[in-house]
Amino acid sequence: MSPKPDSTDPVSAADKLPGASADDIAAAAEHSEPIPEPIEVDLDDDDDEDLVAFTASEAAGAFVTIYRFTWPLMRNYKRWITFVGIGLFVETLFNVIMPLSLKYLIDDALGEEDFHALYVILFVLAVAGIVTSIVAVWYELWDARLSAAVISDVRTRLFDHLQSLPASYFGRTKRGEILSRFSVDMAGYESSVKSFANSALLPLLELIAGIGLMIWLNWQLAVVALLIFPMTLIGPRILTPKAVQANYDQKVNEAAILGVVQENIATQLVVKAFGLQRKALGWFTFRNLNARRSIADATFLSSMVERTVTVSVLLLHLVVLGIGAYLATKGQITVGTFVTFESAFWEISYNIAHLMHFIPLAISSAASVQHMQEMLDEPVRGADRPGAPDMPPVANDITFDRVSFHYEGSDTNVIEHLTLKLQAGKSIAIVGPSGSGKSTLLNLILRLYEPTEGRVTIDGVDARKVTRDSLRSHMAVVFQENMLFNMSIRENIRLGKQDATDAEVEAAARKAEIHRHIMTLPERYDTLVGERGDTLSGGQRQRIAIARAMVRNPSVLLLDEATSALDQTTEAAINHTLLKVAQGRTMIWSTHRLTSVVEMDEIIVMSEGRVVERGSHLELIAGNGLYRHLWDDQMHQPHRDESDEGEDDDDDEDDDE
Ligand SMILES: Nc1ncnc2c1ncn2[C@@H]1O[C@H](COP(=O)(O)OP(=O)(O)OP(=O)(O)O)[C@@H](O)[C@H]1O
Repeated sequence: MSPKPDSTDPVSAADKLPGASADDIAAAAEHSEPIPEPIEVDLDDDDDEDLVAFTASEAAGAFVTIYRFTWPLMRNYKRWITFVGIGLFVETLFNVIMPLSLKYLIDDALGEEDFHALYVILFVLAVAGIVTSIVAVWYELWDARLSAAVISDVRTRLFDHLQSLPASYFGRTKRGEILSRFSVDMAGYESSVKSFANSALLPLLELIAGIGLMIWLNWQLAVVALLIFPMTLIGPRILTPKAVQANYDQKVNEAAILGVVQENIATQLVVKAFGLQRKALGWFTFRNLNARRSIADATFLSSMVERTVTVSVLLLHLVVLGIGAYLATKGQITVGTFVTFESAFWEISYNIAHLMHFIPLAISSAASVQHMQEMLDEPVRGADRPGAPDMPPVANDITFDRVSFHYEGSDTNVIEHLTLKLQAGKSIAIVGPSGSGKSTLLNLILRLYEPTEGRVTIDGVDARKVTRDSLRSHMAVVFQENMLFNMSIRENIRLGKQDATDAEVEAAARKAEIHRHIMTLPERYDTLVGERGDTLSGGQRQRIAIARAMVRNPSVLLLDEATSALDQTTEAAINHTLLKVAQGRTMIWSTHRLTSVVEMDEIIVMSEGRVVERGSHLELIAGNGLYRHLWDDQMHQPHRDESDEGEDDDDDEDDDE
């Protein structure tokens, strides 16, 4: 387990950071109370263990992890890989020719005063230099394209997989955790992919070529140099685990900052209304100071990993220099060989340092890959049964046949041996105390979840035996949070039926009694609704959601607390609309608000996953049971007195219709 940031001591966090501005420290110090836990955005505890398990000697594991994840995608770009490969090969070759030319320059051209040889060598070097520079520009272009394509493919793969995950995944996974795959982890992965060719592959090729050159020049001296080279790894061996831990802490602290910002954006109205800006700045500053400390540690330790290599290489160099000079003075090697050997030795040292620098990046990137892979390993929603037929429009009843259901990770049934028939063409309300299983019932009809026991049949057919898409195509849902997308009103309505004509969109809007209001907007149906429909009132948003449901002309209309968040006047107007649009279809409406359901054909009362009463409003009131109890409770509650901006328009619309 990595040490978690101390969330109770902002002052000490600030004090330990010389140079933190007075404002920063004051803002952090203002908090004598504990800092709220930020929304969790990043890694879970498992990552911690995975990371700590990495050491320098296990860096190869990081490369394998990244390779396994990336190679299947890279296979699509074989031509580009070939281009990059050619470029790297040419550059490596040049880096061998360069030191080698020194040997001939010193031994043959200068030593023998052979000017012809001198010109040839200089000419070869000039041509090689020009060709290599051109090839380098060319392969950098393909490398940039290749890494951008791979990164974009990984993003698509993640998003595509996310679309196929079952509702249960979203039920049990924090939003921040999903988002971190697309932000923090993608950034970690991106950095290693982008620099892989230049910071890992090229140094590795040059290292191999340099070793080959040294052996070719003088194998005895090469053996001495190579035998003492492992000493350069002692520093990284000691420091890499510490650097990895510091990098992990940095990630955790940065994720905490993201969580604070995310929460702050979501709660801006509360922050403004209660004047919490300074407090929020204090929370942020505390997290930011923690991050600052961990960034400093991570940066310092990472550079120390590299620095220990360069320092030990410098010392080793003195040894090689001494032996080489001794051999040259004894005439066992030429001066040219000695100088070239020196040059190759430097080249190798430089490339080892480069690789050492890349390893922490690869380790951190491998952790990101593992985190993304976890999501990709999540099983996708169950496929339709082979040969499952499409569902015809729902003409008859929806039946729950001894259905029990519990959510993943819990043994407690939230629906308990439920046997229930919902009659086709009726308007049916599902009511009951909070947590009694109303929304779960709708989820089972939609096959967002499947019963753990028993079956849900539609027109007598087990809902699991038809294709999921065809089943849902005959249904439409309006949720409490109407989930408008940041696009035009027309496009939002058309999401209900993707091939709907403009006339169908307009007809749906008329049914939802929002057409008149839309026509008063500057861009009419092309008006953008803003993020989550923020430019519209709650009632207007809900009417657009109803239009989106209506455009697909569903046989079954499901409403999940569709009007519970609205004020009473707007709720009454929308209830009226809903009862009109429900005519000729089955409407199943889960709600707390009993005033919404008095006119419904049938009311089903649930408690703890069972049906405890059913009947019309009047029958249930007379029955003196749970419904009567809930009704009396609600009637005694003070009424909210808010007004919906769209209500006048909505009422006008009612009049029109
Ligand atoms: N995704 C989920 N994972 C685990 N448990 C869940 C999940 N969704 C709901 N539950 C649990 O199932 C039970 C029934 O929830 P459900 O949302 O169906 O009740 P409800 O009657 O619609 O409640 P409310 O009126 O408050 O919306 C509750 O105890 C709830 O905590």
